[in-house]
Amino acid sequence: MHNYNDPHTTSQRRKKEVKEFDESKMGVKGLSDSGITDIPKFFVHPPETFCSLKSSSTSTGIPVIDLSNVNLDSHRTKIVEQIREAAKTWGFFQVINHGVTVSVLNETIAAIKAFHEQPTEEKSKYYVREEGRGVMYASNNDLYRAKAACWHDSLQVWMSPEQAPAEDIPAVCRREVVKWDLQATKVADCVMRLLSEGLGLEAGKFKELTFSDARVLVGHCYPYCPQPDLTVGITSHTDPGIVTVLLQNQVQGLQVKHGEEWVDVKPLHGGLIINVGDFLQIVSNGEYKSVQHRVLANSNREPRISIVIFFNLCKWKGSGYYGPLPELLTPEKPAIYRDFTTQEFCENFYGKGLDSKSLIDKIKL
Ligand SMILES: O=C(O)CCC(=O)C(=O)O
Ligand SMILES: [Fe+2]
Repeated sequence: MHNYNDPHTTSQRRKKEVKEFDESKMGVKGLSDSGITDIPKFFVHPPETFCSLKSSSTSTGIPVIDLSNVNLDSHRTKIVEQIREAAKTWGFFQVINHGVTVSVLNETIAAIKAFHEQPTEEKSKYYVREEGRGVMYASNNDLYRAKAACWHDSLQVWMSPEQAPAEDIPAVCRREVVKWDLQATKVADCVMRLLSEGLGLEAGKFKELTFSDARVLVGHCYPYCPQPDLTVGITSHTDPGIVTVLLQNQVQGLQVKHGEEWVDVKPLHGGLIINVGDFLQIVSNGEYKSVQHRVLANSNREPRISIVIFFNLCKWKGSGYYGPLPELLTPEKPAIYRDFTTQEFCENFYGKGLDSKSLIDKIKL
């Protein structure tokens, strides 16, 4: 007789189920396509996750910032102020008129969707768990570290400092991934200049600090979930790096924590979402905020697709310590974080699940 309440047996069984799912390489897209009506137990999140699942009733979303004529002095001052305010109070904003055509945005989304919609036999060639470089397709990057799994699969491609070899990038999205990285990096560089100016620093300061030199692109797929009230698309977390550029299709699901509320980030045609990461919160000495965000499990038949590029500090180039920029410190505004090493930053990120504490909490003075 099995004792199903024995915690040892339960955890053994969970481990086995997680491993079987991982080894099947089918991802949640495969589970969803198989027509299951009950999700496997290891996807079920504890009740705490859901006590706050109601979203805000307020109609204001994250700020939308128009980048038209950003290089004209008459516009720039206002845009810098809007970006500074958004990064300070929301940590999230959308940019429009950023210079990337809607057809490029659509092509990128279509290519990532096409990758995820391939049969398991095709996708499984790319299914690996090797973080930190190259190409990795897997379901839940933190599958073995997180307390509960989430309803998404991801294709991750390192773009810089060493770009994954072109032949390792799946052919269905190779051209689009490389093109999107170029376009999104241009937008990120423009936004980083504005963010830098918003702190009273020279526009080129972030570039000089190699803030866009380590980049990883992740193409997420959130397929239809038959029990969207029992799991989430991605668990609440903050992004570790400098900034993230996020492109989403028209299927809603992303939510941002604003005060005590969860605010929906409604798909905005042609818009690109930018958010502040932990590292930028630290170097800005808390001026810019890295805020919690999550994605609800998708209850629509249409998969939700998002493509994020994380702009990170370059661990290969950085040698010394990082911390609040000395230029920003005054007797009235002393450092609120201690310095840390790149190694500490990376260990903290790769050693945990998304649901664990961020580096920020550890280095707070
Ligand atoms: O899919 C999304 O909209 C958000 C993804 C995300 O937050 C992440 O990959 O860090
Ligand atoms: Fe994120």
